[in-house]
Amino acid sequence: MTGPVLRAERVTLGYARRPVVHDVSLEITEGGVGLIGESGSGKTTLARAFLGLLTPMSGNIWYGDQTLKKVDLRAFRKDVQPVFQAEALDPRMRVGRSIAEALPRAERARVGELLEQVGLAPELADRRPHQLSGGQRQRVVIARALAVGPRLLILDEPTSALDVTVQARVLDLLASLDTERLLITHNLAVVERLCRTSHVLFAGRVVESGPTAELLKSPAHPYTRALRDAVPKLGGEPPQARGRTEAVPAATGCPFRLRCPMAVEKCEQAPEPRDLGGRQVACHRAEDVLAA
Ligand SMILES: Nc1ncnc2c1ncn2[C@@H]1O[C@H](COP(=O)(O)OP(=O)(O)OP(=O)(O)O)[C@@H](O)[C@H]1O
Repeated sequence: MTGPVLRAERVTLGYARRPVVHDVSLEITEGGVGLIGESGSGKTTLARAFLGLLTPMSGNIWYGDQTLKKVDLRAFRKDVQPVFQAEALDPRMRVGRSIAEALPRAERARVGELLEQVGLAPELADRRPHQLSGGQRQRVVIARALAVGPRLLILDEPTSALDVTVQARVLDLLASLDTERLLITHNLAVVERLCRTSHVLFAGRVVESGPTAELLKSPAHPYTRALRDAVPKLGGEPPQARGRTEAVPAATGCPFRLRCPMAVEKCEQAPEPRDLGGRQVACHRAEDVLAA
């Protein structure tokens, strides 16, 4: 297979016919792809669609040159693996067995090798999840995902339950793997470390996409800027509250306009995404944001 492993083409997703992700197009390219956004912005919903667990209301998810509706699911499940929260490990099962269950029968002896690959001693295979630290449990989850030799990992907040130093070590591990990755997080430091490209979601819409380093250095959408500025800095000033703080997106026009400190009358018309020096931005005032 050449080209991106997975690609969303104008995908709208929802629950009980109520759309929560609107008309999203993005592909999972090399170097890691991040999906950033606050709680409820639709990140997990999009990840579920990429895993084939949620069928689009409209649009398609492409796996190579086939849509997920037509795909050979066995090959797909081997190629695309989720990395879920460590809490989802079966608490009664020894972790070695959890990993072995993901392996083909003839390869079950590889449990120790997989544990070593994620930086754990093979002897830990006999422990149950509660006998491991949070960071060790997360490594077990990663070992389990790697068992089938996937091309792509879909990681949903893989380190959010870990303390900062453990988080850094798990991020190092993820960065050292040569699998492609789609990473969902509200933590900008995590995408900065693991994703060459990022997409910022607000209320189910991609508002800005582009190289992660550029997005964080000079955001072109006021929402990306608000996310970046909200990162608390140790010993620094608390983040400034900018604009209003309604949680609910505007029903018409730009969805961010009720919270946007730069909103003008024009924002009552929904902005189309446009190319701005290699990134896509859905904001009428992107040039002003960049200049600010
Ligand atoms: N099973 C469901 N049934 C109905 N609505 C749902 C369901 N799952 C999610 N939603 C709604 O879809 C929207 C997007 O949720 P989603 O979980 O994708 O957001 P998220 O960005 O991953 O948030 P978080 O960071 O809190 O996990 C939210 O409004 C949520 O309430």
